[in-house]
Amino acid sequence: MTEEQFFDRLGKQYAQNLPFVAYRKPGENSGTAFLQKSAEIFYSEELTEKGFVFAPFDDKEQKFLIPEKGSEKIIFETSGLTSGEENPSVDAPSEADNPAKEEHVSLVKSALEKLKSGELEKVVLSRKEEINIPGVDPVELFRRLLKTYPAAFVYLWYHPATKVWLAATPETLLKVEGNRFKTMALAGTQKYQGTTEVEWRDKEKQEQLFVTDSILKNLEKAGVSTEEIQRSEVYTTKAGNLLHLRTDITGQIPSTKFQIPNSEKAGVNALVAALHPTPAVCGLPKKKAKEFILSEEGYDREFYTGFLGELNLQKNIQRSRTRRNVENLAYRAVKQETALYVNLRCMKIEDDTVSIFVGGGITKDSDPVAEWEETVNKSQTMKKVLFK
Ligand SMILES: C=C(O[C@@H]1C=C(C(=O)O)C=C[C@H]1O)C(=O)O
Repeated sequence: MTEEQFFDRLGKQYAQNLPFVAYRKPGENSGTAFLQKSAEIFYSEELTEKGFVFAPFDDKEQKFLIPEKGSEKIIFETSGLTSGEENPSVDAPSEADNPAKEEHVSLVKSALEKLKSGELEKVVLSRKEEINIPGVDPVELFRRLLKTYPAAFVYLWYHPATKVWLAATPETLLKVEGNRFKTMALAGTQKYQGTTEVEWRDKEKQEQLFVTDSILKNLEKAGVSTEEIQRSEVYTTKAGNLLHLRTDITGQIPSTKFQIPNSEKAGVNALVAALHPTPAVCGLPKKKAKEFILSEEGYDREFYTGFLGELNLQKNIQRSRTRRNVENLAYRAVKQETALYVNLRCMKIEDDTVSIFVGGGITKDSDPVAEWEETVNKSQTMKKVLFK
């Protein structure tokens, strides 16, 4: 299938209101699409199904699934992508006299009271920016995202029940391959200004350390032994026009019974329950931060800061064809793979309304106006493909 045929195929599926997802993993030259043949709604209950999962921030809400079985699967090349049609030319909305700024600043101030009193250690506060773009074309935006952000996880999801979502996210929630898993602690933000050799203030270092420590503690509580966990040094990573601090965490899923004490969860489901939502998108203590977010943010995050990605897909691994392997017919090993990402730097499209979702981690040392500016900077990731 050529590039044009592929994007046309997505456009047709969308025009027929049929669910689909198309995505490309960070740094890869090809992507995958799953196209449902009916508009039926499928949910993932225990994260044991095979397919693509799309889960909201609030883990009490349903997780959508496009099952692998029964869906059309397409592999598409992304290395030589060309720009398609121009979107209708739209000017970026003016930042002057923005009532959203006052609202966000006062939200951050109200959190600061709780952070200074010690009731909260960290809370991630966000907002939604709505822009009217008549004739906006999700498939064309997807093509631009693929081209603009080769190092991100880029996807286009559509379901009549959730509407269109797109993102170019830098954050992995969980990768599982065989019995190995990977995750990351990503937090702290500054603008990229031509170099990744930058200084970080204590505020950002602290904020990121909260995330690393909490992930390690929660993995341990979920039954992963600390001896099985490796963590990298903290390093600076680039995501679009931004820099973040990052620690990579890898480990082994225990071969013995692995489940959260006093819960039915096991395997991928137990690891996700231990991780999501991490303090990179929620806060500390988790329960109190989540309560604050749900009651004070004043809008519904829906799938922003939720997670999404491949669930339990079979991966064929081509081993070298040594004579012995060929004789044993063992040169093709089959592994199950899960690759879940945090839904950041994302937008939702419903008719002509585009909603961009952006947030940032607040600690007792946060400056409310700087936090607003950080959300403005983060909104550029999506605006870059929306506006000329
Ligand atoms: C919440 C967002 O990003 C998260 C928050 C960050 C921060 O507070 O510095 C950095 C990366 C992400 O973990 C977002 O992009 O909306």
